[in-house]
Amino acid sequence: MDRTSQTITVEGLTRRFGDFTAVDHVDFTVPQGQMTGFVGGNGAGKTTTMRMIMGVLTISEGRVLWGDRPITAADQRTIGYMPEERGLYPKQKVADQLIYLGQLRGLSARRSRESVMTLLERLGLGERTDDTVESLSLGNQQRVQIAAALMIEPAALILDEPFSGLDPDAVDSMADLLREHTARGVPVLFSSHQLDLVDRLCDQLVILAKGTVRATGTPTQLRGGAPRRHKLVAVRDAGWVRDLSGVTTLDVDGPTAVLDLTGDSEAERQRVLGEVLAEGLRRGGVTELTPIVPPLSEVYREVTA
Ligand SMILES: Nc1ncnc2c1ncn2[C@@H]1O[C@H](COP(=O)(O)OP(=O)(O)OP(=O)(O)O)[C@@H](O)[C@H]1O
Repeated sequence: MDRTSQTITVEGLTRRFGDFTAVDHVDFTVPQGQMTGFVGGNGAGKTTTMRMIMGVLTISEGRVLWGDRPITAADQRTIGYMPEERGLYPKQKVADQLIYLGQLRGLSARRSRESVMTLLERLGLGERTDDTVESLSLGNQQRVQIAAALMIEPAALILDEPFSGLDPDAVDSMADLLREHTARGVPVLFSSHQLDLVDRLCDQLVILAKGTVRATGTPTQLRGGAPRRHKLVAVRDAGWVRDLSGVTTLDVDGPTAVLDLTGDSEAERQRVLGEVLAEGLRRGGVTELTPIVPPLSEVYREVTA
């Protein structure tokens, strides 16, 4: 089976259920070697979009490209997919089940066993390989699902809420594993409601609301480039910042001030920042002048409002 990675492109992707349009002319790209976070509220259309990419749901309109041509069922079989409906057999043993899945997806019995044992070890389940799935906690069942998606040396990864229910250690192991895949050129698309996590992990974001794409870009691009807001801590009272031009003072509390740089260009804002620093030094000293990075949740609320 050819497991060569390709960029996944979604063009005008649309899905209607009767009169209701769940996904409405959605366009985005999942580039090779990058993690793309797919973000949106409940019912935004993330699962429906992923199902169409994977061919488990028919497309009403639009198309999915694998590289520069329409994706085929053979391409989809090379993709590691973690569906929303998790679908493990509760009464079967963890390792047996995964080894069988690996064989179904084209691995030899030996290769499948090796891959499963390595992954389970990495995911902290090395001691639980002979336990039944139903005897595991929900978070550990989730880890088994992750192993199922990763075990085939996938050419791409489409993961529906892979981080939900994982403890911080498992999130880190999972993130490390995903980065190993992006490092070998695999495109990764994962949906999540955890914006702090998406911010930390992904190279680009696609924000969906009511079936339409509201914004795409890197976390920095979505924040509108370098932060305009800065925190100043002076040695003495910082009330003087109110008199500076090119700055809106949002708050002053003794020596601490929060200010917004109003200049149109990055160069202009940098110039004003230099002036703030110079003035602060002239007035007795500055102990801190640092950008305030807005949380991604603020950007998310703005674009989905
Ligand atoms: N088979 C179906 N028949 C009718 N409506 C459906 C069907 N599948 C999904 N929908 C509707 O399409 C919309 C998008 O659902 P989808 O599951 O794709 O959202 P989501 O972004 O994954 O949400 P969540 O974060 O809650 O999982 C919802 O309003 C949902 O009720």
